[in-house]
Amino acid sequence: MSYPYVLLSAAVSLDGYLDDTGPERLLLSSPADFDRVDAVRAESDAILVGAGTIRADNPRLLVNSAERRAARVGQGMPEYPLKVTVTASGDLDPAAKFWHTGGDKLVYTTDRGAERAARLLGDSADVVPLGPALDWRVLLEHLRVVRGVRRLMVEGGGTVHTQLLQQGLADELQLVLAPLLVGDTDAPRLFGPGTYQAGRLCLVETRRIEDVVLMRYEPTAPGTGPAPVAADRHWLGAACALAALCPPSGTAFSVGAVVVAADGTELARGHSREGGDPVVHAEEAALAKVDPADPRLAGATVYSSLEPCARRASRPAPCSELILRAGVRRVVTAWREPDTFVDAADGSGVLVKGGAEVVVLPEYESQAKAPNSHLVR
Ligand SMILES: NC(=O)C1=CN([C@@H]2O[C@H](COP(=O)(O)OP(=O)(O)OC[C@H]3O[C@@H](n4cnc5c(N)ncnc54)[C@H](OP(=O)(O)O)[C@@H]3O)[C@@H](O)[C@H]2O)C=CC1
Ligand SMILES: Nc1c(N[C@@H]2O[C@H](COP(=O)(O)O)[C@@H](O)[C@H]2O)[nH]c(=O)[nH]c1=O
Repeated sequence: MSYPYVLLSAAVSLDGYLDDTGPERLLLSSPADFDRVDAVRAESDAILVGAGTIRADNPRLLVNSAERRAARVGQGMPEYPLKVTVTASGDLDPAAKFWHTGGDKLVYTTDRGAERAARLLGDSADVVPLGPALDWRVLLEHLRVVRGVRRLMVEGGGTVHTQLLQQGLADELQLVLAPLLVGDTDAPRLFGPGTYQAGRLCLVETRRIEDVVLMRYEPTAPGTGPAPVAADRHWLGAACALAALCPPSGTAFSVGAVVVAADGTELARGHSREGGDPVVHAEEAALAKVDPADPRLAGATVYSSLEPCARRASRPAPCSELILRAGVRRVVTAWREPDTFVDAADGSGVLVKGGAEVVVLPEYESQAKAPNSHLVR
């Protein structure tokens, strides 16, 4: 499964609304913040809004700066990002500015919605039906694989933002808090009711921009099954970065590991040969820092740049066993162990036999291999 990096972008009032109920779009961003949004658009391969936002705002969703457009072209990108919308009804106004400005247009819809959308839009857009219902994972994979979108900016509205965050598909949230109050319960909110990650998101930046504040967050809670969520990629990336910190060795792999509780709290991290121990493994080093009685271990995920080992000579128990003994039942890894040191090592098999879920994210394999390039092809 390969998805674009998904960035949710929105501005809200102090009382948490995306808009008021008046006919005009409520400007929550300040002029400098709209320019920042323009820069984020310019860095994106595609911009997505829900059909509700097209109906309510009649947006153009352009890169307004000529310099930024020229820079895109200079980098071999189209002048404007691809514009994408989603609809179940297919009820799209062919006169909306969305269709008549900027770059290519793409509509994801259901089998039923496709007929209406195609009839209304004619040649203005590519209409892609995704079956009886729209599955966001299928949509994201289509965008990445068929349309080559690596970076997707989602500009709302609340219905779309809510689904992407609840389904663990948002890599980042860029939220602007504007110093005004809407005070009307009929106005649209950014996030609706439903189930979100249990714990706190990770605040990665705050920035004052004139009278608004930009907050950038990353979701942190691991997935709960075989389907990876954006936070799984975030933590596996952290494990791969740790692998690069290992003291070099010609006789052992360099591996990084992070143990993360179900609510997204980092419990521990470690890397190979940490603390001067020439044989300690990353998962072993990380788990040694967690109290074995910590009840959060049962719901935790271990992220390891390399599949946990199945057998070892230098210690009585391999890491796959240590993970099972710790009570952890989910492991996310980038790279299955090659035969370099141990023939047919199958740590994943040990884990699965012990009742754990193993998720492999091959898109991180090259990053996990990089500090081991002298050991493997
Ligand atoms: N302040 C800000 O930063 C922003 C504010 N806004 C505001 O948000 C409001 C619009 O938000 P909202 O009404 O939530 O609209 P959305 O833009 O989220 O669009 C919702 C529509 O998208 C389609 N859709 C969403 N999910 C699916 C799905 N899973 N399958 C198929 N179709 C889907 C449906 O279209 P259909 O009905 O055609 O089936 C649905 O009605 C406006 O007032 C706008 O001004 C919007 C963006 C940013
Ligand atoms: N109101 C609001 C936003 N609204 C978003 O901007 C879109 C319109 O952009 P454009 O076509 O360039 O006019 C609109 O449809 C919605 O997605 N965004 C923000 O960053 N801040 C704001 O205050």
